[in-house]
Amino acid sequence: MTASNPAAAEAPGICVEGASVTYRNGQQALRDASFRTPAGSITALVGVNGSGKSTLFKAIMGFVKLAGGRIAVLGMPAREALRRKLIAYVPQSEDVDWNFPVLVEDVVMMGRYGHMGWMRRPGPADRRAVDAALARVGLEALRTRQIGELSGGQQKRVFLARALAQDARVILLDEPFTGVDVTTEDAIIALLGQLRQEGRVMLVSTHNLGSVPEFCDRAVLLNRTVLAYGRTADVFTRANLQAAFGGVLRHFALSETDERRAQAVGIFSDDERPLVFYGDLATAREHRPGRDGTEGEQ
Ligand SMILES: Nc1ncnc2c1ncn2[C@@H]1O[C@H](COP(=O)(O)OP(=O)(O)OP(=O)(O)O)[C@@H](O)[C@H]1O
Repeated sequence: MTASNPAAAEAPGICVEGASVTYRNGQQALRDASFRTPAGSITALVGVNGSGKSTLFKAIMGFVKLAGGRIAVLGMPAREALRRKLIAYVPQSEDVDWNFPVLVEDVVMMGRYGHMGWMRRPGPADRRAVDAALARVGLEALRTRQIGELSGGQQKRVFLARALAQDARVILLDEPFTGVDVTTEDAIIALLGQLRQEGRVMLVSTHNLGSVPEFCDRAVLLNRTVLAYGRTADVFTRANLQAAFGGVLRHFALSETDERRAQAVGIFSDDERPLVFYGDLATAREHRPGRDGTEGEQ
């Protein structure tokens, strides 16, 4: 597979060049991984379990050291962007200790720490930023609840609010839709769309293949290295997905009486929401034939 248009003329978002990570036990989790995304974009990070998605996030966040290669963010070394609080990480639920007694508004205020002095005493600007962030994710009513008492979807939104309070320009989301109902997923997708309009850069790891063409303008296919990256329409092809997932994906060819259709329709599923192909085109939900009584876009 080859990389499609690497968006050379656009303002830089995330640029990963030949990145390799080896854990202390000798496990090489990433090998010579390269891709780039522009500012004002949402990129899906897609691959099987253990393909290195979380490791890539950790490498961007400086939690693990690169054994080789470089990572630049917004045209500067990732370390510099981290120092300037330009990058935020929305973790997987399993990575958080939900028994820790902390209020929703306190978690969101953590996003302001980098903007405060060493005493970490919040000022009016910090409180305004927290209020605005909670309003944006629709959690004002729950601000004084213990975070452990929230549902999975609400917890995800708290961490997204923390990233917004930080005013991060680059937001890394580690499986934000796991355990989240469709309404909440749609709300998160709508918010990510607004953030893209503001020129922010999102990298979203997900197993919800069916949602990717709907809200991600770019995609990176990972399996210890980058197999393909670029615009979603170019990357999300049957051949690329088959190469990235091998036998892991559930792949159904629908049998219909109409023979032309039977060959044309295929479903790839790695998780809850399947990806549907019509011909060689991976479809977004709103473009599927029949939704609006038309034949849809082919
Ligand atoms: N702290 C660690 N020490 C040693 N090996 C690790 C460590 N963390 C991850 N690995 C290994 O590195 C590889 C990549 O793991 P990683 O968690 O990045 O994958 P992933 O794509 O995020 O997986 P998933 O979809 O299951 O979340 C796996 O083989 C994993 O076992």
